[in-house]
Amino acid sequence: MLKYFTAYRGLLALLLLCILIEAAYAVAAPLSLKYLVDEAFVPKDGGMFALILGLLIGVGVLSITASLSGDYALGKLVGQGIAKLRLDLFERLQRQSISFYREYGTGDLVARFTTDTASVERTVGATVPMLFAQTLSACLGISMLFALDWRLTLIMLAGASLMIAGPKLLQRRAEAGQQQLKSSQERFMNAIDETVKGHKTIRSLHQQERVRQLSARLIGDMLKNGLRLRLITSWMERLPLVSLMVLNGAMIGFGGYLIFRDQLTIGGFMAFFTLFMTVGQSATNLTYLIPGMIEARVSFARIGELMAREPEVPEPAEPRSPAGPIREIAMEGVDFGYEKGADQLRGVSLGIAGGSYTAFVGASGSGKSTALQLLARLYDPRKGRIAIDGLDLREIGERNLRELALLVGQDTFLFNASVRDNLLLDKQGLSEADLNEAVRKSGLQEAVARWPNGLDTLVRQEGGSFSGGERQRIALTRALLRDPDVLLLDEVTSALDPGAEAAVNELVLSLRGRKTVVSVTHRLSAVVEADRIYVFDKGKVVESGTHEQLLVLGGAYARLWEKQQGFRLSEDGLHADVNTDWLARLPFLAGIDAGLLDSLSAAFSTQTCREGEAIVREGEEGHTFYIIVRGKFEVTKQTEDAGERRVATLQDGDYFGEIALMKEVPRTATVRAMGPSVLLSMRRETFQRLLSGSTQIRDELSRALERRA
Ligand SMILES: Nc1ncnc2c1ncn2[C@@H]1O[C@H](COP(=O)(O)OP(=O)(O)OP(=O)(O)O)[C@@H](O)[C@H]1O
Repeated sequence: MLKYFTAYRGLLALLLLCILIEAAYAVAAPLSLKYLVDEAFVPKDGGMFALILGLLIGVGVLSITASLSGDYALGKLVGQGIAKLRLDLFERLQRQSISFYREYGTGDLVARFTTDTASVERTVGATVPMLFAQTLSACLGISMLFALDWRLTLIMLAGASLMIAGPKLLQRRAEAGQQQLKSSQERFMNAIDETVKGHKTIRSLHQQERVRQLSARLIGDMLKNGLRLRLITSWMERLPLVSLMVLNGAMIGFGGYLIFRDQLTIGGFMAFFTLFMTVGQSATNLTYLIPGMIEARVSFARIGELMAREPEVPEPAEPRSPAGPIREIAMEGVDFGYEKGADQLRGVSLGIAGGSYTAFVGASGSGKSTALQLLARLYDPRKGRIAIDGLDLREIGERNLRELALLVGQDTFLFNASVRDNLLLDKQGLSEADLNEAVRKSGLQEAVARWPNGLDTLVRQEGGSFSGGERQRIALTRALLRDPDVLLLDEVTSALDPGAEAAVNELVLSLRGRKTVVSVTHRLSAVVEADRIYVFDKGKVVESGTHEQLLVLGGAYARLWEKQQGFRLSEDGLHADVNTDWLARLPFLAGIDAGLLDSLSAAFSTQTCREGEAIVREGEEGHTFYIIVRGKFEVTKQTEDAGERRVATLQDGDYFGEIALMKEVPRTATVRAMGPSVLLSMRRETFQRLLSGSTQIRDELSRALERRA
């Protein structure tokens, strides 16, 4: 990393020269005492006095000039070096793959950019030059001391070794202490970052106390680690001072002895003593620099670690690009895992015809989104390859690939700028009409009309001030404006109401022929007209074909389709119902007569919920049964070691809480909406009132439900 500073050779040479002049002056000034006392004062020689004084003033002016020039050279050298280091670090960060951002938290990265680069700046801008200057003046001083009196110098050097040995012994502990303090600071920064980003979830789940306790613990850690480090460094700083005091005493004693025996002149002793103090001061200054050097060493290592990190999805050495319109995108025998040993995709082979509308469907966690992200080359396969018209994605340059294929993911990040800037980003040459057209197509125009400043409305909190549906539409508009050949859509309608969803589905269909669209969805009604559907299960493609072909096949797709059929939902998404055929397929209602099923069907209430809302909470008494009409839910459980852990995901056509229909038992997990959702719910009292006339059915139900429990 020092190369950032040694690259400016001219400035470096000027700096070294200036330091040399200053050090020479620092040694020459005390030495002049010997000549002042022995050659001018004692013999009262005015001419010699004037000469020495003149020389001292001349060298003093030279030293001040050198000091000012040195400061200028150092400021420029460090300023330019650190600016280049920051920029390189930033660029390296931008080249990193997604897994890198999973590994490093925001607080950690921010700390490396702020405290660590500041520490490097301090070290190179102050500590290292001081280290060099002090070492130089100490070495010059020691050679002068030898010239003045070698016996006194030897005694001094023996004592000085104590000054170095003491701090050295503590250095390792200080380094470990510094590392611990930095880690605790990082953990605290990460906690602050999480609190700011997750403030809505924290509030809505009333987790303030838990977060406060966590922060208090982290602050406590910082305090403890800071105190421990302070203690070690204060010992390291005091040890040399103590040694210096002992040395002082020894030198005065032995010096006096030599003067009394006429083996040393008074001027010689005074010069020796003053020079010794200067050398001692330099040595003490050096030991003061040690804690800073240790901190810097840790910071250098932390920055070096980021600089050395190679992106997992590297840019090809000689980027190529597919020629002409896309004919086929192929995944060939692709294996992939997010972590070592994990297999999220296994032997996936599929073909996507250019200009077609292709859908990836399957249960939650089956690998659909992963496959889509590989198509966008956010990750590279562990085995196999992905190719566009035979050209491996790894051979296509990133810029080219992003222009060719664009992923609209589940999370939309918005910059703190106007909506217009968020839509256009670096896209130039688009007219207002182009912008309005894209806004209209993605269904964003209603929201734009509602916002006080239309497209110039400012996005706040990275888009947190907008609804999930608005964010999704902004992401879609962004994609339409960039007009790529391939659109990779990941659940782009999950936060939209049924009316808006139908409009987006129509838009997607209208692109067929002109664009290649690959859409991941768990809602099968959206893929009925797809040219080809790939059904994923546990990381493999288990079926493929058109909707009709897959229904005839009667496999996983057909079962998923059946599960999702039987609901009606109003356009605004506020009223839903379920038909009796669907209810009759529930294992615990099997065999119930049609009349009773009719009554049950009519007794369900529609319930809508927001993203992050917990419908049932682990440990609470349950009294309601739920069917998911639309939406996605995560099921979490508290674990002793890892806190809350996701154990399953539920989606359209899934149901939960059926035990609560028969008896009051604590919920075994928490179920939380992952986006705006619609449920049908039925309370136990309603269910039991409807079944009151059929004791036999109730008993059978009880037994069936107990078996499920
Ligand atoms: N970034 C990640 N790191 C580690 N594991 C992940 C990551 N993203 C997804 N997974 C895991 O990979 C598996 C496949 O996830 P993926 O998102 O591809 O499934 P999916 O079929 O799209 O499901 P969903 O509809 O719930 O998004 C799941 O077990 C998931 O937990």
